[in-house]
Order: sequence, then structure tokens, then C-alpha cells
Amino acid sequence: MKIAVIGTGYVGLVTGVSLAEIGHRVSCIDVNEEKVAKMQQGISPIYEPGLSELMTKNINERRLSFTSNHREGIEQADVIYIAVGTPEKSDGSADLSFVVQAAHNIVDCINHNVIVVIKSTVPVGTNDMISEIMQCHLTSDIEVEVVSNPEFLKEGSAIYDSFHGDRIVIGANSERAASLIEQINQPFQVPVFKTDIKSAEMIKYASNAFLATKISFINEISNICELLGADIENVSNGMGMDQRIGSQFLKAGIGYGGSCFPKDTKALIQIAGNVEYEFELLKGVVNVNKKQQGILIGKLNDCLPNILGKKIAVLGLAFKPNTDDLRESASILVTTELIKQGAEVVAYDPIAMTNAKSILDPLVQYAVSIEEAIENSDAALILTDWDEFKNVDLAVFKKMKKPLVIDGRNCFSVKEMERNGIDYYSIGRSVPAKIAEVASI
Ligand SMILES: NC(=O)C1=CN([C@@H]2O[C@H](COP(=O)(O)OP(=O)(O)OC[C@H]3O[C@@H](n4cnc5c(N)ncnc54)[C@H](O)[C@@H]3O)[C@@H](O)[C@H]2O)C=CC1
Ligand SMILES: O=C(O)[C@H]1O[C@H](OP(=O)(O)OP(=O)(O)OC[C@H]2O[C@@H](n3ccc(=O)[nH]c3=O)[C@H](O)[C@@H]2O)[C@H](O)[C@@H](O)[C@@H]1O
Repeated sequence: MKIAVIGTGYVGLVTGVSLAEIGHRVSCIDVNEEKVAKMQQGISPIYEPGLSELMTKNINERRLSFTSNHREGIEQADVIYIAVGTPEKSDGSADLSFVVQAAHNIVDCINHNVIVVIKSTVPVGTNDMISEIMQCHLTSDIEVEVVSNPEFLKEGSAIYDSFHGDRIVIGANSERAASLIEQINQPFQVPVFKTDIKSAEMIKYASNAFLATKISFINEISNICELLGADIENVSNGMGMDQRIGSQFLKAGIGYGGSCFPKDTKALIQIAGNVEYEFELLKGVVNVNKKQQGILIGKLNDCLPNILGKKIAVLGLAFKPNTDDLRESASILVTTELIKQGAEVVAYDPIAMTNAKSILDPLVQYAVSIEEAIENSDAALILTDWDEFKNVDLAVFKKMKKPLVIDGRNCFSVKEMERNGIDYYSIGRSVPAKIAEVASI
């Protein structure tokens, strides 16, 4: 099958590469010419395990190509995927301008019947709206059918997720279109769930909102655990053994970040609001997350009430491990607050520092290793659970002025840290001595 993919962010690129890998001829289109030039040489614009290798392989085997010319990419395609961004607008709703623009790009270039697949996460009703826009601009002899096919991949394991997903959701108005998209995806051997278009659109938002709810729920439980002296790791493990609850997304920490949970939860609140439904639970989830992202600053201030001029090491900047993505990462809030309080901030991340330099406060300094970041520092804050941090030789913390580690991702065992003489505070596990003192006054 000849497929065009419009937009080569995470979703467009991974979709294009994966479809090529299962044998389709894929042309990926992006308006960003610089990015296209890189991808044509097999260079991935994003860090994603396994992606560059698959790109190069499929380019060499002539199944995958890149262009910034819509006509060139779309002209021959039987199926066109739209995978452009749907960022958050200032009121929290989804900005659909890129999706609408992509629809115009399609009508400007096609002169044959096509199926348009919307991969982007879009509010309920958007597929119908895009279908209408295209029908309005096309002559009556050309038929376009729009199919909703939301994406569920996770950054950091995107390629794995494409080939081992839990389900592929296909929302269509006709069995013919649904079957064609099912057939395209058949080599992935992932279970397919076919439904109507609006339900498919809602499945995407509801899934992200539910996962975000699990995270905010466990984070609130972790805060209560701290006050009561229970251990959140034991609590999560014990809860997760109940198959009705499930063990995933019960890891307490400094809240969820990334390009999707923050924006999609807020968009769903708006989607509900548009039909005059107040989504109270989800509003709580968003508020809890906002507070949780700042929790390490509170812990640091409890230990070191005045950080003016103190060297604070920040370990981990990406919103999760195995990605260089900083979108909505807690590192943005944490480093901004540290700088505001007058600290000297030295950050280290195995992969995300190049991106960080254009996003974080210019006063943030960057180290080339954990050792360099923590040397002579007054405190180290851990924001991302990279394996490199989890596997570090604990002796490294002796390089600090006095080992003080505040861990937002529970990377270490409390006992092990104690045995190594490290003053260690984490999430939902230990009652920080200073807080306990205050509570008992
Ligand atoms: N990032 C992720 O892990 C996931 C994202 N999604 C959803 O997928 C959609 C895409 O997300 P990302 O890949 O992160 O987007 P992104 O914003 O990182 O990338 C979008 C790309 O589309 C290009 N573009 C915009 N308009 C274009 C046009 N008219 N023609 C050609 N190229 C155009 C941009 O230059 C950019 O390279 C969003 O709706 C997002 O919510 C869904 C699942 C996972
Ligand atoms: O729509 C999307 O874009 C994607 O959003 C998430 O994927 P992603 O944001 O890449 O990463 P996650 O692994 O879900 O992590 C999101 C955030 O939640 C945090 N998290 C995750 C799990 C957990 O137990 N605890 C926790 O704090 C992570 O640290 C991270 O900051 C969903 O997991 C994907 O299914 C979805 O396709």
C-alpha cells in the first residue's frame, strides 16, 4: 500500500517508519525543511531507542522517503495519515489549526479517492469537521473518507509499542474503510478494536485521562503515607497485585509531564465543559499534579531553608527516561524556582541537555557527568529515573559537601542510602526528620 504521513513529530515519524517496516511504501511529509533534510540522511530528529536504525534500514530498502513537498508525498498515496501536533491553547483546549492546515494540504494535492486517517489526538467531533472541510473543497467526483486511528505509543519505547501495542483503535463510518485500515495494520499482529468515530476519539482522551488519574491518585496516597509513616513502594506493590487495579502507572513521584497527559487532561476538561459538563475528578487530577511537581522544592527548603548561593545539583531533565523531551517536565518548574531562590543550579541529564539549553533558564549550568554535577554541591535533586542514576555507585555522593539527596523518583533503597551515610529524602517513604519535628510541635 502507498501511504503518506503528514507531520513527522514522534507520532508521524514512528508511524511512518513502522508502516514501512511492515512492508508499505511510505512518504513522510513535514513543513520543517531542516528536519526533512536530516531525515533524508537517516538522522532522526528525536532520541528514541531503535528509531534511527529502522529509519536507515527502510530508507536503504526504498520503502521510506521524506519530503517537504506535500504534492510529491501525497500525489500517489492510497491512504494519508495526519499526525501533526494538537497543542494546548491558552484556555486549555486543543489547537486544531495544524490539523485543519493538513486537511487543506490534502485537498490542494489530490485528484483521486483516498482515505484520510487522523492519528493526532483530537476532540470528539474533529474527524467529522475535517471530513466536512475536505468535502467542501473537493469536486464531487473525488471521495474522501476520514478514519480515526488514535495513537497510544509512549515516548522512550515508541518503536516497541508500535509492534507490541495492547490494541489498535479504528473509528470509521464504513466497514470498507475500517477493514482497509485493519488490513494495513495486520502485520503488527496487535488486537484491533473497531468502533464509531466519536467513540474512537473519546477512547484516546479517556485513556490518557485515566492513566493521569492513576498517577495523581498514587501521588496523593504517597503524601499521606509520608505523614503516617507508611511506605508507598510497599503500598503500590500491594495494590498492584489486584488485577482489577493493575500494577502499572502506580509509581509515585513528582507528577506526570510530557507532551500529552498535561495537555490532554486539560483538553478533556474543555471538551466536557463545551457540553456543559463539569469534569470535577479530572480537575482534581490536574491540580494535584501541579502541586506534586513542586514537592521537591518544599523538601529541599525543609532541609536547607536558605539556598541563596548554594550549589544545587539537578539530576535528570527529561520528563521521563529514554527521551530527550522536556515538554511539561518538572525540571522546568524546579530549576526556575531554584534560580528564583538564588541557588547556583548545575544540571546533568544523559540525553536531554541539548534540548534543555533552549528551554531552561539561561542561568542553569550543565555538567558532563553525575560526578561533575554533584561535586561540592549542597544538595542533589533527582527528577528523572534514568538507569544511569539508579545504577550509580553510591560512593559518588561523597563528593558533595555533605551528602544530601532529595529523590523525586525513588531511585534508591532508603536503607541502602542510610548505610552509605547519605541524608536521603524521597517520595512517600520516609518521614523527613525536620517535617516530623515540625508536626510534633
Ligand atoms: N508525542 C507522543 O508521544 C504522542 C503524541 N500523540 C498525539 O499525536 C499528535 C502529534 O504529536 P507529536 O508527534 O508529538 O507532534 P509534534 O508537534 O512534535 O510534531 C508535529 C510535526 O508536524 C509538522 N507539521 C505541522 N503542520 C504540518 C503540515 N501542515 N504539513 C506537514 N507537516 C506539518 C511539524 O513541523 C512537526 O514536525 C498530537 O496530537 C499528540 O497529542 C499521541 C500519542 C503519543
Ligand atoms: O498520548 C500520548 O502522548 C501518550 O501519553 C503517554 O505516554 P508518554 O507521555 O510518552 O509517557 P508515560 O510513560 O505515560 O509517562 C508520562 C508521565 O507520567 C509519569 N509517570 C508514569 C507512570 C507512573 O507510574 N508514574 C509517573 O509519574 C512519567 O514519569 C512521565 O512524566 C501514554 O502512556 C501513552 O499511551 C500515550 O500515547
